[in-house]
Parts: sequence; C-alpha cells; structure tokens
Amino acid sequence: MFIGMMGAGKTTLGRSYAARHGLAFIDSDQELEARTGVSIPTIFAVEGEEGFREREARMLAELLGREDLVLATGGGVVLRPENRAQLRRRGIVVYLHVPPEVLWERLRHDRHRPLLQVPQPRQRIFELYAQRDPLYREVADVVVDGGRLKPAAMLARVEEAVRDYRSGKGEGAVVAEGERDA
Ligand SMILES: Nc1ncnc2c1ncn2[C@@H]1O[C@H](COP(=O)(O)OP(=O)(O)O)[C@@H](O)[C@H]1O
Ligand SMILES: O=C(O)C1=C[C@@H](OP(=O)(O)O)[C@@H](O)[C@H](O)C1
Ligand SMILES: [Mg+2]
Repeated sequence: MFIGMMGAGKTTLGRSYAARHGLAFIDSDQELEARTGVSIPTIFAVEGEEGFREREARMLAELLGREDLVLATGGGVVLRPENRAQLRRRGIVVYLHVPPEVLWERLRHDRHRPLLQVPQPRQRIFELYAQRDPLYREVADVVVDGGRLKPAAMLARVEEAVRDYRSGKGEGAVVAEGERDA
C-alpha cells in the first residue's frame, strides 16, 4: 500500500499501479465517503478530526485483511500507533516521498482537504511534513523519491523498486498486497 503526505500521489499512482498489475484498488478516503455517504470535509465538520481518525483506523484494520489489494491510504494514517503497527504487519508499504514545496504546488488550490483550510496552508504543509516524515519512514518498507517527476515516471520508479524488492536487491521496494508472496 501507499503512504505519504497529502498530494504525494497515493491515489493517482495507487490506481495506476493496480490497473497495470491486475489488482484491486481501494482509496481509503473514497471508501470512507462511499460507506458514510458524506464527504471527508463533512466528517471533519461533524465529528472532528478525532472522529475521522476513529473511522479511518477501524476501516484500515478491515482493509488490511484483504489480499490482492493496492490500498492508497490517507496522509494522516501514520499518526496513530495502532495504525503504524498494522501497516508494518500487513503487506509491503511504499512511502511516496515528495518535498513539501512540491506538495504545496500541487495543493495550493485544494479545497477538499480540511487540514489545509487554514490561514497559512503552505506553512501547514511544511509543519505536517516535519511531523510526519519520520513516521512514514518508520513504517515504510520502500521509500520512493518523487521530486517533480510526472506520474508516469514516478510509477516507473515505483515498479522498479518492486522488481528490486522482490529480487532481494536494493534497500527496499513496494509490492502490492497480493504480490507479496509472488
Ligand atoms: N507526479 C505528479 N506530478 C504532478 N501532479 C501530481 C503527481 N501525482 C499526483 N499529482 C496531482 O496532485 C494532486 C494530488 O494527487 P493525489 O493522487 O490525490 O495525492 P494523495 O492521494 O497522495 O493526496 C492531484 O491533483 C494529482 O493530479
Ligand atoms: O494528511 C491528512 O491528515 C489527510 C489526508 C487526506 O488524504 P490524502 O492524503 O489522499 O489527501 C485525507 O485522509 C484527510 O483530508 C486527512
Ligand atoms: Mg489520496
């Protein structure tokens, strides 16, 4: 599964990776919106971030039990220790690492991410990155640096990491959930 900051490309690349490898794809946020019938911003507004995190954690536990699945997590999934423990136990975790400046370029016009609807969203991205980068790295089996790579190039870099990981080369790679034992 894919972890990383908002804007790193987890949803975009996760969907492409699953399609290219004939695997099921689930985006954590989209799944939560489908199950609740409301948007992520509405969950934040009604239940607060705590309520959202509770729902996110419960659903993660269920989704991680599924095989042959590529899961795009939400950017804050690593905040809860129990989520980190689950991620470490299940499947191969790829951290899509993108510098905060690049994240800002991608998200500057975003209105769907509640945590960025603040007076200083650029500063918020830098703060969240500083807080979370160590947590992503603690959980990840593979770190893929995206820089300003376009999606296709970043996907190629992820797939190369998968090949290296499966052949035991390199410092790590990503393997989609179901491919882990391939
Ligand atoms: N490699 C990339 N280069 C440029 N824009 C990207 C790239 N990957 C994703 N994006 C764009 O950045 C935004 C966030 O992508 P998304 O896949 O939703 O990230 P995440 O799920 O990690 O928050 C979207 O507008 C998407 O089109
Ligand atoms: O970073 C975060 O705390 C969040 C990231 C979002 O998902 P994306 O990473 O797909 O934007 C979504 O889960 C929610 O807005 C909270
Ligand atoms: Mg996403």
